[in-house]
Amino acid sequence: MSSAPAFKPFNLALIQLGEVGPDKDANLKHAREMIKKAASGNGGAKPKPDLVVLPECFNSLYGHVHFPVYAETIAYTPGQPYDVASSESQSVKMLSAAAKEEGVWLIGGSIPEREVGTGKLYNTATVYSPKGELVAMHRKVHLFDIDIPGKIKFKESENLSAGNTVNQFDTEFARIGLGICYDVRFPELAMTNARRGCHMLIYPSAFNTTTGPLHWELLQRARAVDNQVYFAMCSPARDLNQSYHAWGHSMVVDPMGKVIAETEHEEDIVYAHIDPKVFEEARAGIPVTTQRRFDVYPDVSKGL
Ligand SMILES: NC(=O)CCC(=O)C(=O)O
Repeated sequence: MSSAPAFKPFNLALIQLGEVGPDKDANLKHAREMIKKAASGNGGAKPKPDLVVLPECFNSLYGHVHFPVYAETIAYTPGQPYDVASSESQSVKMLSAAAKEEGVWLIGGSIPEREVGTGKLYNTATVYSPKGELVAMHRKVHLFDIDIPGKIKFKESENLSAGNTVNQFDTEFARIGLGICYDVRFPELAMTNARRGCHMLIYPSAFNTTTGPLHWELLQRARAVDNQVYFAMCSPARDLNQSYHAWGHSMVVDPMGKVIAETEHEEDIVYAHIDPKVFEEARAGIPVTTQRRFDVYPDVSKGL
């Protein structure tokens, strides 16, 4: 893997998107408007962000029965140039145009994706440069299959396949690692991206209202502290008219584990300034990155 770019200060905006309903065109239109609003720093009230993020499943209802209905074909091969103009995905076209027109890096949340050839479905995040190029993709590696009796039962694996790669991308200000929601529960994924030189890990997400109050903040602060990286998760707003109730609380955590930005559960945009000094001071003051004992336990991030 090439060496990471120098970590420079940058501004981040997480769009806690509301109004996600059954009409995909309406969802895309609203997401486009919110990208514009975020990229303008709420019309100049906040510094213009360098990187804007949408939540998990931003163009469709969230639930295994919906994935086949909303799935789009992307046909992206990592490392190969991608011709957005000939893409079959209307979401990719919108996101690419939005990144270019607003002049921002954009993590386009995630969408249900149908793989060419196999027809397999994935929960997939795509990333765009300010030129509108599709530069990275992450297929959710750990599918959200849980059953908490009387509370929540969810089985993404009914319709989705799991991704099998660890993904990150480079900007002119940082190397950013990707995950999607339930991926946060697996420290190995975050650890692998951190060992690959990521300065920040960002997960489009949609936690639920049972586990959210207990685990949403805890897991992000844990992943931030054990890897000494910035960590952010971007949720949809809560909509009690839909079957899935998102926890909301989109959040940014610094490498010391401090929550530096957060919102409640309504539609909102969370802004944060990402300062490399905090990252450098955390690593200098608590030097775990140089104190690991791979003579005692294996380095699980090796070999990928
Ligand atoms: N969309 C998801 O992966 C939800 C994960 C979640 O709520 C959890 O508790 O984990």
